[in-house]
Amino acid sequence: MLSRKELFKDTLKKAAHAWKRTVELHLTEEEANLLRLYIDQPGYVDLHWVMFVPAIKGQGTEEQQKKWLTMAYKFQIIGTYAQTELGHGSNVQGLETTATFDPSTDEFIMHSPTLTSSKWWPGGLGKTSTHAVVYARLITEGKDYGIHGFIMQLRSLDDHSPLPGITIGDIGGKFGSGAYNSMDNGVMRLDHVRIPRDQMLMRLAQVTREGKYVHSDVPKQLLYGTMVYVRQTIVADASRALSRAVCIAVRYGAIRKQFGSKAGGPETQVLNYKTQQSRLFPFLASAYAFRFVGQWLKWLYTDVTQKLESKDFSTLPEAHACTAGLKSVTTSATADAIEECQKLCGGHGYLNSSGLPELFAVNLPACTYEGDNVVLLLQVARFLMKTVSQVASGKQPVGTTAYMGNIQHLMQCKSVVNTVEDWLNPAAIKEVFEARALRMAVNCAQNISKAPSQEEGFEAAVAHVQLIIVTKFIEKLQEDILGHGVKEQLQKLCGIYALHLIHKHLGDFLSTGCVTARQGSLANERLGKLYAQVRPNAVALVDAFDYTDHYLGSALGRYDGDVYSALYKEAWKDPLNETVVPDGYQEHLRPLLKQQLKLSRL
Ligand SMILES: CCCCC/C=C\C/C=C\C/C=C\CCC(=O)SCCNC(=O)CCNC(=O)[C@H](O)C(C)(C)COP(=O)(O)OP(=O)(O)OC[C@H]1O[C@@H](n2cnc3c(N)ncnc32)[C@H](O)[C@@H]1OP(=O)(O)O
Ligand SMILES: Cc1cc2nc3c(=O)[nH]c(=O)nc-3n(C[C@H](O)[C@H](O)[C@H](O)COP(=O)(O)OP(=O)(O)OC[C@H]3O[C@@H](n4cnc5c(N)ncnc54)[C@H](O)[C@@H]3O)c2cc1C
Repeated sequence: MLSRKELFKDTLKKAAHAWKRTVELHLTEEEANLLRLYIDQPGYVDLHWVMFVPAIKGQGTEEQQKKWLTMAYKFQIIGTYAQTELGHGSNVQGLETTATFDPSTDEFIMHSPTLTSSKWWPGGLGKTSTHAVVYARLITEGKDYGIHGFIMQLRSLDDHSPLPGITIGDIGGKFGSGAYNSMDNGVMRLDHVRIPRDQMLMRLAQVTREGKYVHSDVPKQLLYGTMVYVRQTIVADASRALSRAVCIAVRYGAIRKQFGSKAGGPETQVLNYKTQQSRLFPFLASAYAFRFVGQWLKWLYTDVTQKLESKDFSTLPEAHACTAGLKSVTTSATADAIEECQKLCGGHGYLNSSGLPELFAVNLPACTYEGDNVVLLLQVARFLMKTVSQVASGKQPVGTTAYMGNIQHLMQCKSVVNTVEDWLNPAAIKEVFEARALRMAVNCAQNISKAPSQEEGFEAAVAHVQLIIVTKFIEKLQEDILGHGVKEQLQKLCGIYALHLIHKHLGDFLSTGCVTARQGSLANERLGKLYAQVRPNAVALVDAFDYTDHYLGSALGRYDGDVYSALYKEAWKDPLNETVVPDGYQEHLRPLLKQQLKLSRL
């Protein structure tokens, strides 16, 4: 087992190779990110490509972009995104680092005034990054103008030593054995470090040579644009991680046989058990659902970004609500699913050679980084409350809240479902999800004046986001889908995704009057039939993810199904098996055994 220092060095070597190939091959950001996935190390290249570069693109002037991105693309500098502090992460406006303008020298003085203002967590900050976009309170002419972004050099480009006034290091080991422990999430304290005024990212606001603060004509929320960008990428990452876990658990479930043999015949594949199917197939359906909604979200983000170019800020709130909500719902569901997939594989699911513990360790933090999932859903709740009040004043909602414009119908409609078969009707499903989301949002809005309940807002936000995911799955099925029988299988998965949510959140659907108890039990009956129908194609549906054994990294999920010999072979690779008699026997075990043996002969 590599020590953390060895793990770091090994990952740095891989990352440096990836960067070198990125420059040699003139890879685009997209291609560089694919390369990142190949080396599968959420390490150094993430924050440079995924946050440092986008922050400069989104918040820098043309001139600043030209200067800094040229160096960043050639890896002449390596950047990170230094926003979170020891004392504040979720509350960005609570950050304490200061950037005080000094007109006598035309510089900003960057300073960590308190222990809690220490930058804490930024990936790559500890040992790798030479530069960072640092978020700090801009103070000029004695006034605090709130949080702005500044480009800072942290280390010498000659010998990598920290620049004067900068104390910098790694925050120590983290959850999980592999990937994130190879990442040098850092701590940084600034002691009155001076940077030129032109290193303030000045697309959103400027400070003149005289020290005057000038806000440009763009919404101040663009300061958060990098986080919006990353949140939409995280939805795609979640779908990938979930599909990897599901691929492992489905393939293994088809191999693993336990009980059920008759007259000495073969035992039963565990994938044939109804309990295994009811636990696993909703994750299979979710993997497809998250992939489709992630493709849509990428389109939405691109569309909003293009509108921003022409100073059309009208869809910014929608982009924030969708990226925040989908990042929250998909990463929480993915982390829960990966953990359950370990259990679905029995004892072998807990072996590192299964690939599942590492997959869990790398993806659980996604529920927190890029925005705590509860905090982000409360942002969605705020957006919904605002939309409900706009609808009440006659404004027609658009985009993902367009359904709220149908308030008259949705507030009193009854589900048309009367038979098990009716639950296969996408229109019936969509209407039930729209009614649930709208009624929960309206209930929350009506109660907000009484006792603002975060739980109600949170749950209304979950209902709205799940409606988006179901809607995008249904819309995907209205497209031309190549391949015989593929559409039929996807329709079954769409049914499983929607109906398992009705099963899981039946309380919502019943308490808002969207379905009756009988309709709820018809949904469960339909779900059981869908599981049985999907079972014959379950392995084909995970093979369709087309993951190589290398990428899957799992003895349980091998394409050839040769699980037991793979497990056995992997076991002997463990360093503990380098000697037959374990280290420590002579010092610790032998004396005890000998002494006890002697005593027993007295
Ligand atoms: C498999 C391998 C995996 C590897 C990983 C892969 C990819 C991921 C890569 C990297 C991940 C690694 C590291 C992660 C890096 C980080 O974590 S960076 C730090 C992330 N930090 C956060 O996300 C902080 C979360 N907090 C916030 O965003 C804000 O504090 C807040 C919660 C949004 C509150 O902000 P505040 O200014 O107080 O706003 P307020 O709530 O008062 O709202 C004011 C209005 O502004 C609107 N708004 C808020 N945010 C945005 C936004 N982003 N865009 C647009 N608009 C926004 C808000 O809706 C309000 O509007 P009103 O109209 O007034 O209602
Ligand atoms: C692996 C990893 C990598 C990271 N990389 C970076 C990076 O590169 N750059 C960077 O800047 N940051 C980074 N971070 C920091 C990350 O962005 C923050 O941890 C995250 O934004 C959560 O903020 P917090 O830690 O302050 O949590 P807190 O907000 O303190 O959360 C603690 C608890 O309080 C709850 N809570 C907080 N506010 C409210 C509220 N208003 N209502 C209800 N409940 C609330 C939360 O739900 C949570 O349960 C990283 C974190 C991790 C784990």
